[in-house]
Amino acid sequence: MTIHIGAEKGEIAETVLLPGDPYRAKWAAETFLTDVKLVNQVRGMLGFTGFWKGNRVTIHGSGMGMPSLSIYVNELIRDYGAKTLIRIGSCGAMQTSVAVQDVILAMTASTLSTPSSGIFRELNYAPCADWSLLSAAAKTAAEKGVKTHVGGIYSSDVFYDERPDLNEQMVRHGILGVEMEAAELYILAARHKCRALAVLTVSDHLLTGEALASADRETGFGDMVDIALNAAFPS
Ligand SMILES: O=P(O)(O)O[C@H]1O[C@H](CO)[C@@H](O)[C@H]1O
Ligand SMILES: O=c1cc[nH]c(=O)[nH]1
Repeated sequence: MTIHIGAEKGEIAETVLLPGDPYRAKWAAETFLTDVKLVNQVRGMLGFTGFWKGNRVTIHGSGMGMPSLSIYVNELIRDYGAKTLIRIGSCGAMQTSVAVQDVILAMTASTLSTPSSGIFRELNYAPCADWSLLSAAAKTAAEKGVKTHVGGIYSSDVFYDERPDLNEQMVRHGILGVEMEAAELYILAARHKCRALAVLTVSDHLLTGEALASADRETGFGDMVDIALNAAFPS
């Protein structure tokens, strides 16, 4: 057990899928895994361990924002030995070529800052995805016929943004979408020699104001989970 995770040693798999929302962790575990066991519920942050096609997987909420994700990912890696960490999140689209319900594979994650910014001091470190996971996810998405974009995203510290000028520059420079966790996940994975990827479903569009209807969310999020599992365990 750690301060924030109630699982016993050995109850967390080496491969962990990380949705921001603990209830998405519950839904994904119940939908995709067999022999599912609830392994954490400290502070209501749900974690489940089960099997996908014979492979042991944990699906654990990260909470919203990089400080929250940092707590869980530090403990998952340092105390439980997690090696492959894949965020399965929602995001807002920032390009007209990206539509609601499309999937984004985050090759890089730009930020203003992360919980790790202090250690980098003047260095603008470029957080990036693990190539083996990214290429396997792109292959699976293509095979499934899911409309998928691979490129840079923005990991923001705020959901209610007050910097339209910054958004304008990101749109201009091809940033595909915005979410709130991937950059710190990539940095922690790099620091601890783990593999990480963020697979994101577009839930809303910053340029058009369009948003995913709740009835459409389950299947859209299902594609994302399937892509993440296939990337972790390519056949
Ligand atoms: O749907 P999740 O995975 O929580 O991701 C996105 O949704 C939350 C904001 O509503 C932030 O955590 C953001 O990154
Ligand atoms: O962080 C997020 C997630 C979804 N949509 C947004 O606009 N921002």
